[in-house]
Amino acid sequence: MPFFSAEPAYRHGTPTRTAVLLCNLGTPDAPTPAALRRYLGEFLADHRVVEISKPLWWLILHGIILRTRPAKSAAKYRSIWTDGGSPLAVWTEKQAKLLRGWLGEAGVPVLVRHAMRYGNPSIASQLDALKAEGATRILVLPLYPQYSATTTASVFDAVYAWAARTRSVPELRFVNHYHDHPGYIDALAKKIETHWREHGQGEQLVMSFHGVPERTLHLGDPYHCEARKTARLLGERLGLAETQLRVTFQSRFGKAKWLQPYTEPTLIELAKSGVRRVDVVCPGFTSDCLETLEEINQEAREAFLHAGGEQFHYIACLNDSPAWMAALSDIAQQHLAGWPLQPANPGLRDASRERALACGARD
Ligand SMILES: C=CC1=C(C)c2cc3[nH]c(cc4nc(cc5[nH]c(cc1n2)c(C)c5CCC(=O)O)C(CCC(=O)O)=C4C)c(C)c3C=C
Ligand SMILES: [Fe+2]
Ligand SMILES: [Fe+2]
Repeated sequence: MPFFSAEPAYRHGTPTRTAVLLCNLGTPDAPTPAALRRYLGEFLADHRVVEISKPLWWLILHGIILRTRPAKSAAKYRSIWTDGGSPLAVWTEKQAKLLRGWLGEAGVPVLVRHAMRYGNPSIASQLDALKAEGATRILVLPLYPQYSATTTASVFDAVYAWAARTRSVPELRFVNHYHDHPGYIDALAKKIETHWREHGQGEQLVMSFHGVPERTLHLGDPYHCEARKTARLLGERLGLAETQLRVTFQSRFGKAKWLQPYTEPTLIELAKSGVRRVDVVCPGFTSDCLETLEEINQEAREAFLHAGGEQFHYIACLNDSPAWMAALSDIAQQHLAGWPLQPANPGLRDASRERALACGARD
């Protein structure tokens, strides 16, 4: 066995290609306890996600969490599952397909694939597929606008791990974040304005971001600041006064302190203080998923109404919105700048090229 991957020898005349790999978190293959156990087992074993002593965490994960959580989570996934599968998978695949079209229209002929950090299709399998298609330059573009070590850096880890066992490593570039990209902010604003045009405007706009342990902020993770900046820019773009919006953090996991204020307690407090209608948007999620469709649009809605609120308006994620696809295409193009996009001398078949190929020269 070779230490590094055995790869087909370079095929003479194969054009070299540039590629974009869109990466998202991942989702279970089915809304069943068995599929959830596999997915959560991979996800929660990632030291980037749960940063506590590995032996202790292994005992908690295998002794408690993977025995109880899969069945509970599977029931939640069943409530949002679609004919096409998990919403996160459906939207991510569609975004890759649309991005291919947008970049093609912009005259940027690149390969585009999508991959999941946990579950399928894995980052390694999609990098292998891109290499097999001739990709020699790959831009890794996570679908997380705000950088966090728990998400973005973990995607990068998976790419490095693949590269570490690969013989002929492509040129790689990584997008860290785009929390303040004007196209991203504008796409969010358009989504909200469209909702307001159709349904009127609520008394409060709640911007709910996925949380992370508060400790990570003190250890230097920029996620909190980037989320706050996204919220500030979005509020300014919408012309909202500070009193008209709240920035909150959802999806707390475990007993430690996470970023605050928490989403659900804030909604309950708003209802109790007499706010009758809230509009809730989740700017950190580029596509709808369990955390938005179940946790926000079902659980948080229920909590707000139960506490005396009258109207709860959930504003869907960016998903396949044209403004978002335009922004994503722009973000990709900015990071592709300077890379040759076309194969050098495509189709050239002259004598000097034949001589060069004969002695093993590449395109
Ligand atoms: C255990 C700690 C977790 C951290 C830290 C965390 C950070 C984090 N997550 C997202 C985006 C998503 N998370 C999703 C689901 C999800 N997240 C955790 C835990 C942590 N996330 C769990 C255990 C789960 C699975 C569901 C469950 O059992 O509760 C999802 C949705 C996936 C889907 O299939 O729909 C997304 C998206 C971000 C952006 C983030 C840090 C910034
Ligand atoms: Fe999460
Ligand atoms: Fe901050």
